[in-house]
Amino acid sequence: MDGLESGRINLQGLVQQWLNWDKNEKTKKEIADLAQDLEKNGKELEKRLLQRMEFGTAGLRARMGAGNSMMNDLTIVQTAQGLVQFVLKDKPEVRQKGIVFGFDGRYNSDKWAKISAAVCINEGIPVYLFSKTCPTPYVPFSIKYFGATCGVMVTASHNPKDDNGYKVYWENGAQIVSPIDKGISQSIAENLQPLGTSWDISEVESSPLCKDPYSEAMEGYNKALNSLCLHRDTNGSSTLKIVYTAMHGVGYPYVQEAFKAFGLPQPIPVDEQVVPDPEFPTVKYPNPEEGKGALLLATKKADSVGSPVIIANDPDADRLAVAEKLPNGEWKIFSGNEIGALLGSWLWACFQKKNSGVPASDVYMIASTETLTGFKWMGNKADELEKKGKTVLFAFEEAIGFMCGTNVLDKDGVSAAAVMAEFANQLYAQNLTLEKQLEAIYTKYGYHLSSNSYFICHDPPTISRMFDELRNMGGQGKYPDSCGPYKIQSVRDLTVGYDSSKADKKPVLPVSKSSQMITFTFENGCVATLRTSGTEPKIKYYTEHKPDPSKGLDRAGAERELEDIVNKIRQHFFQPEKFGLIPRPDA
Ligand SMILES: O=P([O-])(O)O[C@H]1O[C@H](COP(=O)(O)O)[C@@H](O)[C@H](O)[C@H]1O
Ligand SMILES: [Mg+2]
Repeated sequence: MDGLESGRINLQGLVQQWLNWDKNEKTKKEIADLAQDLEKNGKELEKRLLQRMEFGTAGLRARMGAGNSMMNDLTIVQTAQGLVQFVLKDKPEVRQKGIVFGFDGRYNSDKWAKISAAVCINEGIPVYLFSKTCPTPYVPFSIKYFGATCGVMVTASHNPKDDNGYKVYWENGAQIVSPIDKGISQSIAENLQPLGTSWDISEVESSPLCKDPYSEAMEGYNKALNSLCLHRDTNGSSTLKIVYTAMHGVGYPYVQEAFKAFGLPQPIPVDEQVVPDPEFPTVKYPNPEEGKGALLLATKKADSVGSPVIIANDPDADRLAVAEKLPNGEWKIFSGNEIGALLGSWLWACFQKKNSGVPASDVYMIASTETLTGFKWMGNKADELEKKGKTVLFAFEEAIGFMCGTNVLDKDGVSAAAVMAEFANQLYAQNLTLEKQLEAIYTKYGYHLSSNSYFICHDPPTISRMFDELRNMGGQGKYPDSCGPYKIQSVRDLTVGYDSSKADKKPVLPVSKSSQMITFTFENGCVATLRTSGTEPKIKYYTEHKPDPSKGLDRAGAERELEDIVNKIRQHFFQPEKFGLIPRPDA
């Protein structure tokens, strides 16, 4: 029997298994229809059935549809069964402590949180199942607050409306990393056969094992916010108008409560975008990271009410975007790195005021250059430091993720919104602005310029070819030693575990074979990283360049040089025409 033939039999077996197992008529029909014409749809069926979703940067995340590689009722039943069996073995105390389940406003999120809860209840495990949509950070908060064993948030954050996802948090309140994620995946593979009882969600909420954590979590969360609020005395008399958008997601009622907890006047909502809507009707991408397009309605609203500051959450309210009206009337949308610098310096200044005796060496801020990409790494790093008695003030990443304090061991757009509002208030009361404050930070610490973007590619083998070519661009088995006229000093490849700058050629950060990530350090000091996204079909790049006046490079010169380097990287390293990569669309 040739490979093709055996592949087909395998595929037919998988189709049959799907049809036997799936109880959702819609997704079952999807596979049945495709299977009508195996010649025509073989490739599509292989894509859907041969592979399962894997835990990436932020849990499972995929398109909703029929098949093992997609988010649907059956894969959720299987995931929950695997998770529950793993937890029962690894943490038998879960029978007393329970599991937290939250969900966003996307299609199916509510149902999939309930299916997961049903799988727990059937095993006698108590659940804290939110009765309403909640921000992602409420799940990690609730795990610690109620002393639960773990938690799940059903969300695909800011992804396109056809996607959904499953974020898993462990008992420390941080997202799972290896080896737990591997253990859960293994357990899912061992518990694929859906139990008849796993599909029935009719009695979940009336079960004595099911508790709605909504009110208590809300109260506990806002009490805990106290530790981040410094100016309640003056917040109430603030005259600064702040416009807020939830990007059709879950954030608004929670941000309102957080502002109350800070004693701040309420933000002015972008009415069309503050109620959860799975269609995300007013934006092309519900991603405040995409800049002007995503914030169009917010800037309109702010212009009409005379507000100089906009605060935005992504749809699951773990990210924060900030924009400010410049004196020339244009809106500046701050990058994640800029917001990171602003919030970091603010939290540090506040901390010093409150804790004059604590040595700076015991106080930490975390950025994703010290860990692999993803808040799951930073959340666990923060936990590790706290367990050593250190204070973790702040963690942030370029992708507009901010963790102020450690009430939540993940990025939290709700607390960050309140902290940012208090901070902006203080600045405006002194006739300052966020932009002016950022300039002051640059003057003190030096300019850090960056230019980040991505290409879209839907075909993982093409992405592998692109990266492999890059690994051999300087000759067989050799990385390139330049990009256009720019000489490369060192290369770090975290996919294969190589760092030319280290004596033993081993990188300090862990190797992650399942994702691509190469960092080039140029002789002129510019650093560029190319990596595959773990949540979207994107190849991202990040660059940073610092002007060095001693080398005659002022800010404008460094800006020009960075732009040129980025163009060369796009052209020579990505080779978009050759690999059919799609440039970032206009938002
Ligand atoms: O999407 P969210 O808000 O859940 O955020 C998640 O995905 C982001 C993008 O990851 P990637 O570059 O691999 O796509 C990460 O930066 C973030 O830490 C993670 O929590
Ligand atoms: Mg998010």
